[in-house]
Amino acid sequence: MSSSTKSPQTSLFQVFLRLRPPISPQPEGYGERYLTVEPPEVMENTDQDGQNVTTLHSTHITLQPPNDNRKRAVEKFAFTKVFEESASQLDVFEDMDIASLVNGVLLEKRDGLIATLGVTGSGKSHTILGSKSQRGITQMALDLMFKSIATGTTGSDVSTSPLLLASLAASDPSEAQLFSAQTFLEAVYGDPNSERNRGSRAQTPSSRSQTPMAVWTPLSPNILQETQYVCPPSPGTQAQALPMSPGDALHTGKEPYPASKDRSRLDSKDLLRERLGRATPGISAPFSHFYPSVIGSSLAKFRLKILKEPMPALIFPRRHMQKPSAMPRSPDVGHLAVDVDPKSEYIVLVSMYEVYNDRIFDLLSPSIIPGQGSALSRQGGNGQKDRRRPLLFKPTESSPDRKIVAGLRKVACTTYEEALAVLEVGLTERKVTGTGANSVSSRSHGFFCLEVKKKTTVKKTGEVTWTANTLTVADLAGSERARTAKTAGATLAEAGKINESLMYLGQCLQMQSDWQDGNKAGLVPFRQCKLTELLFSNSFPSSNQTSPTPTRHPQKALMIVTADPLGDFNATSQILRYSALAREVTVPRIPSVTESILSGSVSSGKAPSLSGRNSPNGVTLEELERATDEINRLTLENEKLTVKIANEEITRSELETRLHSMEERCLMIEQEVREECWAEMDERMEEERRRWQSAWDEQVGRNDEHMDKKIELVSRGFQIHEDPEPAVDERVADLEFENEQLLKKIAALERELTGRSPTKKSKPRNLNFDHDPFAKPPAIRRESEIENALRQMNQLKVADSMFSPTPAASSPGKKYRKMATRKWDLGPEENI
Ligand SMILES: Nc1ncnc2c1ncn2[C@@H]1O[C@H](COP(=O)(O)OP(=O)(O)OP(=O)(O)O)[C@@H](O)[C@H]1O
Repeated sequence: MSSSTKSPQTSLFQVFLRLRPPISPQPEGYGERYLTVEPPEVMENTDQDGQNVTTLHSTHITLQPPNDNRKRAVEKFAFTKVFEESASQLDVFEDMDIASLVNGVLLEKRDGLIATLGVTGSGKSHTILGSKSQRGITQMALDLMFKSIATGTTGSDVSTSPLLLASLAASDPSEAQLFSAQTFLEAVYGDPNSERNRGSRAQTPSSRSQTPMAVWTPLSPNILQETQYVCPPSPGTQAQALPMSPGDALHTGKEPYPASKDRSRLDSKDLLRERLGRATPGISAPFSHFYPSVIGSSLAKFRLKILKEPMPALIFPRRHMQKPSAMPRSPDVGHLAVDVDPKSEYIVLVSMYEVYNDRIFDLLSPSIIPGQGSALSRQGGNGQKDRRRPLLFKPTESSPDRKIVAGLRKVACTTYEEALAVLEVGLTERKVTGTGANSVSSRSHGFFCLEVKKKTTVKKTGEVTWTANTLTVADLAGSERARTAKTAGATLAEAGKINESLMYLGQCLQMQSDWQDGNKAGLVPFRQCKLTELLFSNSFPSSNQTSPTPTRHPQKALMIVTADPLGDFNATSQILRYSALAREVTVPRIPSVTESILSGSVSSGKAPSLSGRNSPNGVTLEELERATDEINRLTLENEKLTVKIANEEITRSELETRLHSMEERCLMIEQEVREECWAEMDERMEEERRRWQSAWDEQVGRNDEHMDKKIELVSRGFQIHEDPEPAVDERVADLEFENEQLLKKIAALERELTGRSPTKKSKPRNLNFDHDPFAKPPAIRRESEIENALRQMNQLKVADSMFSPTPAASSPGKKYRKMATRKWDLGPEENI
């Protein structure tokens, strides 16, 4: 098996294994110990001064499968170092050489990454965040960082004045929102009398992440959000909101209050006056001395603008402060120190985020806004909707060669206590829940970023530059089996996402393990999920780097694999398989038949006679030797096949796990697709409904309009138009014309009458009435004939309207009365 002491340059992660001591009460599934630590090996290393150092460390473990019916092989794994159950938090911190990571961040322009990996409940959070009585790696690294900065630098104390924040914001490539720790913490803990925030991980008695709290003077919450400085964007940066706290005045160099005045006794009006006083055009006055010396000429272009509106960005559910005595101070790292650049000034920015369901959320932004629900409902992912917006992990304009989480909140801390308090705020926002395997189980991968900004000033020009390097500590959620963890619903879905991301992480680590085995280097498939992207993206030299001397080194990364030697064998062996730097499979040697025979003969003192040609059973010695050789060959072959079967068995179980997680993924995708389809269908239905509604409304409107028009037309038709009285001549001409027509019709009627009575042939009558159109015809003799004629004429009166000349036929411009026939009807009969 290849050694685990491969140089860090060729491996993405140095991998350490930490074994968890048994805890009581023991969860279900506990059995016999299956993990053995191999005796320590002598390791040759070089220390910081280049001297060869020999250390004695365990690096290998053996996994003995439990005695069940499945014949599984014994596996041996190699790690950079193995920490046994007795290892303390300080042992882990020192032996992992976290100090060198801190040194890289402070001095070497190298990012550091510490991540944990393990089955749920195996001690990841305990190692990273500590417990009520013990500090974790994060707190110890922070302590070491602040102590080294404080003792290693001779420059003046860097404090978080608004202008300093403006300067930091201008140089920050991550589109972050910057706050001073004072402002941020006052917004969170400002009201000490508020109701205790229950349900948070850090404050529940069962919490293992009870990080210590800082002490500061509480202020009225109202005053906290009154003032905000806006720094206009410089090319490549975004506008930054720079809140300023009352405490900022303490750091400006010019104390606006008498030194004797106790700030804790200032009332809110004093503080408001202080801020508003600085908000006036004379604002630059107290800070003017900063421009040449501290901030530099490049900052002069920033105009500070006061917004008197309340600042919505810092609305937080109020938290209760813990007593200073609750802070664990051990283990102490005072004996450790790392080098810093004595001429530079440093400031630490703390930011935190979690990867939940493959999305990145800021932990320093509250997921629940006060008055909109309790923090309790966030736990377990069920209940109230998370109001935070997912963030992007991307290269930015000012950082094209390196991916960063954009838009995070970053809190500038000047003391260790401030940083711890900020850490505590983020931990209360992190998603945790109780499962069958762990009472406080992380449901997300937590990332805690300690970004060290180093300021260097060019003496001649006074120009200020900030460089930044980050130590990221990642507390990953543990892999879990639904049966053991007894999860269901949303918690099961979370577990599916966790297992899926860990599977991808496993694939990436497997690639590293293959490199260690000398296999051809393949590409690390780290773009498959957010977790692996975050962990591996900055592990490689940047391909964008145009300069021949790269300014940024690839990150140095350490992985702590935690394991419970008495816990779930299958889950643990799987994690060890893909995280170990090397692996060897052995099959326990079963004594062969020959060996048994021979050993049996030897023990019974009946060894075959070497001198004689025949054995006691009558078999010749040659035959026996040939049989022995054959048996040995077959035994060897058998052993090879057993190893092969064992390997196949491992592959099968891996594939089974992968299949299981794929099935879970399919289910989740199906669920998502179903939800999307429903949402889309709802949307379409709504759209269709709106379309129909608007078409209907339009139709109704059109109908109304049409009806209105009709009514108008009808009402217009009923209007009685009084035609102007025609002139007498015109009237006479009309009447003559009508008379003529009538005479023609009478003649026609008479002809018809005569035609109807073939026996009576009437004589042609004299129809010459020209001289008197109204005179009675003399030819009519009989009464009945006259009556008939009159009746016919009456009929003709009605038909007359049909023959009345059209306006076109008559003189143009002449108007006719619409109801003219009536007039005729009503006329006296003699006029006809
Ligand atoms: N080295 C240790 N010494 C003492 N107690 C430990 C140790 N490691 C873990 N524990 C305890 O075991 C319990 C589970 O540990 P922890 O919560 O750290 O597990 P985890 O791996 O983070 O689980 P999850 O993935 O579900 O969050 C805690 O009560 C913790 O205090």
